[in-house]
Amino acid sequence: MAAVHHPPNPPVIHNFASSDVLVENLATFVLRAQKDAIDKKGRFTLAISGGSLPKMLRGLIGNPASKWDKWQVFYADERVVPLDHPDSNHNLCTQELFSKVPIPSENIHAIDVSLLDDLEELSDAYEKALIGEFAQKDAARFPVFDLILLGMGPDGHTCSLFPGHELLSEEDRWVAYLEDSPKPPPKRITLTYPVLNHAARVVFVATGEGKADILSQVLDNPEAGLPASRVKPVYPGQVFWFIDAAAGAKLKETPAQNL
Ligand SMILES: O=C1O[C@H](COP(=O)(O)O)[C@@H](O)[C@H](O)[C@H]1O
Repeated sequence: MAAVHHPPNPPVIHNFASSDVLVENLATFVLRAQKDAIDKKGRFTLAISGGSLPKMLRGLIGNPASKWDKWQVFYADERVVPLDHPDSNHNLCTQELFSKVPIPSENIHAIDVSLLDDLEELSDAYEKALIGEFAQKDAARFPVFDLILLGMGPDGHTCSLFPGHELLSEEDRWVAYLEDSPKPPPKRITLTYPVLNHAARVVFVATGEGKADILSQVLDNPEAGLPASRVKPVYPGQVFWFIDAAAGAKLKETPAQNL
């Protein structure tokens, strides 16, 4: 019998009155995903971004429902700078979240640029770390993250996947590198679309009026193919947008959908 191809689910948009309300609801959402994953498999696999996102996870700090020892955290992208550099996504996530919660350090899979100079070797090494977590345990062609947390830049980029870049058409590799990021720093490592689009859940977080124009382009005109619009996990995977009123101000429809 021929396989039935189900089209990707349309994005679910949660539009909150303020970023503080968003923070609270995002923590609830992450903890529900955590429970679901741990109940099913005993672990919670997560990929996390830098930029404005880590601060939005502050609702998890001090939350007794977080089972930190069950988290396996990877980076959705990383800038090729030392891990203690102000531009490092790992450094930012550590400052905003990981230094404030009891997560075992071995559960955080940093991309340590001090170990390898060559970017191809560095991305290969990260892909191997992912294979160690996913392919050996789940026998998967592509990893199925329980949750991927993404931001979106004012040009519509997400991870280190930028408009018009050749990496937008990567179909095979799990991890890729670039040396020509239009946003500094130029050298970066990023998860690819095959990984984003096999996740169980992908959450974009966009807040503030600075994101209003690009959010309306990404959500109201997905055919334009901006990087964030291309995140469409295969069924039954689901994309969620967590936005505040300021970011959602230019959307054609602004659903006030709470959790
Ligand atoms: O360079 C990056 O930018 C994006 C978006 O950042 P934001 O500050 O506009 O939220 C971020 O998601 C990514 O991890 C980072 O490397």
